[in-house]
Amino acid sequence: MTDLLQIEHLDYQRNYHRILTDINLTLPAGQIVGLLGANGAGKTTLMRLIAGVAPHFRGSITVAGATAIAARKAVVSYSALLAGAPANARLEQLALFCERLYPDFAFAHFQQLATEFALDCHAKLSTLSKGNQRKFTIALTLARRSQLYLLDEPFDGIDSMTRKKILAGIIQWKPDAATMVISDHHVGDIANLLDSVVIIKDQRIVAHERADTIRETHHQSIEDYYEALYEEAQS
Ligand SMILES: Nc1ncnc2c1ncn2[C@@H]1O[C@H](COP(=O)(O)OP(=O)(O)OP(=O)(O)O)[C@@H](O)[C@H]1O
Repeated sequence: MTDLLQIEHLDYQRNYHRILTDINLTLPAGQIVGLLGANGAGKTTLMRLIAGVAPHFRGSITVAGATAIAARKAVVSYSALLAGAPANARLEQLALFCERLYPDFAFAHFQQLATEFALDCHAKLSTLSKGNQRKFTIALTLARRSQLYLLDEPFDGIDSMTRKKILAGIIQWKPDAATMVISDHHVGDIANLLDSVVIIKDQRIVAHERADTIRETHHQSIEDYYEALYEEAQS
């Protein structure tokens, strides 16, 4: 299996505060990976680093052979793409902006997703509910034909029916060779989708395990495995 993401000896600090320590992680192409951890564990920070949004780290990050920040940005679709977007812009304008910014952005695909999520593309961003903003973010993120998708708590605020619909659709929308990393505090909701989980705690990756192994060898659900491991690491 080809490796898509390789992180070696990654250390990161902000304002003299150590956030990630000696992160080593290899992810193959074509997988759906759960990035799990308590509040403040470092999940968002790790995604920002992989996506090239956070510079000035130690170690190396390679995505599909790309190590330079600009080259990584070209192959990673990260769900924080609405950060700094003008609140009075209409959804369609923002999608057109993304189309200009990202050569791999498929506008027709965005429109399909927006229709699926019942989004009104003529609405202004500021008028969207929290859940609908999340849906818009997911539609923009998945509209890129990228090699690596990073979805940071994508379902926060989305009603359970829509959440199920999106989860069922993710397998269908994800290009086969692409890898998708999803962080979510509701582990049970995404468990069935995952090929593997990466658990992060106290600045470090404390486990990286295949979902099959958790179920068949550890005889645990992903949720139980995660909670047990977290408590174990706590004591
Ligand atoms: N600019 C900053 N300066 C100092 N510390 C920071 C800064 N930004 C984040 N941190 C710290 O980095 C740690 C990791 O934060 P991060 O947002 O990555 O965690 P997370 O796992 O995504 O949390 P959550 O699940 O609550 O979203 C936290 O302890 C946070 O306080």
